[in-house]
Amino acid sequence: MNLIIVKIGGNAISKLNSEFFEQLRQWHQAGKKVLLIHGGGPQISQLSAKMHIPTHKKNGIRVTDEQTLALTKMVLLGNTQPALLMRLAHEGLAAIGLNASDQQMLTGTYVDRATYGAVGCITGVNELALSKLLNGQIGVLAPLALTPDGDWLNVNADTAAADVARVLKASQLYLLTDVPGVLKDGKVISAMIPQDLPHLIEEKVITDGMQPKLSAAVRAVHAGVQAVRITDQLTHPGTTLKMEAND
Ligand SMILES: Nc1ncnc2c1ncn2[C@@H]1O[C@H](COP(=O)(O)OP(=O)(O)O)[C@@H](O)[C@H]1O
Ligand SMILES: CC(=O)N[C@@H](CCC(=O)OP(=O)(O)O)C(=O)O
Repeated sequence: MNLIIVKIGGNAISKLNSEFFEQLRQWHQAGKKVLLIHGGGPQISQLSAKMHIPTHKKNGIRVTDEQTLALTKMVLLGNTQPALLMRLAHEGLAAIGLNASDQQMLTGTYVDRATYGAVGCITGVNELALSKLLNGQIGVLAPLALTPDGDWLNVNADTAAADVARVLKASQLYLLTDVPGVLKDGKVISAMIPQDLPHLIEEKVITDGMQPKLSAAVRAVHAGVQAVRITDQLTHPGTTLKMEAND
């Protein structure tokens, strides 16, 4: 699908500027399909703290018990997604909010139930329905999936964006975050190939949330996504991951 996917981390939502919306407008006018996948991790943690529900993360992944799952759905579908949709409307961009329960949009499976609880990865996307819905409007999709048995799963938003990009063979994937790219010695690494990742992890240059983000990005380029860009603004160069350095 001639599709551009942009993942917006929970931290990045409130920092979206006019250049971001202008870029969306240009893609839209050029006839490109655009899908935004939003996070909401910091917002989920904030509400958990307010409600005295402890947050447990393992390898950057939220351990999701029944109570945390209910709260995660509340925040993503009741807070972060409408906030983003309202912002798009304010900027005059036609958009539609989507989640796994709309026409079986995202199907998933448990990652490791004993370790993480209701955490999943995406195994299927209703491509036909999504393709139709993305005609003339920008899609805004939450990182939640449903198992074939109807269990909700919490999916890391980077993983969700990369999985959807992989399944739909999106041309470009942008992972917007709170840093200007992958940093080494305080400088942005402008270009990366998958083979660079293991030693950067080993040298502890890449840690925390950047690690699952890059692993997801590597899976996406292996599956045919032409380029994954990690940046703080759509208009900033950031770090571009491709299969080949000279590509
Ligand atoms: N080499 C690195 N370059 C940039 N950020 C890194 C690096 N290693 C670890 N990080 C951390 O990864 C974070 C981004 O990942 P994450 O917090 O999961 O973002 P988001 O919530 O936007 O998905 C950065 O804020 C930074 O703290
Ligand atoms: C399983 C898992 O960890 N899910 C994430 C989903 C939201 C997310 O990834 O949001 P950010 O991109 O803002 O971090 C979470 O519960 O925080």
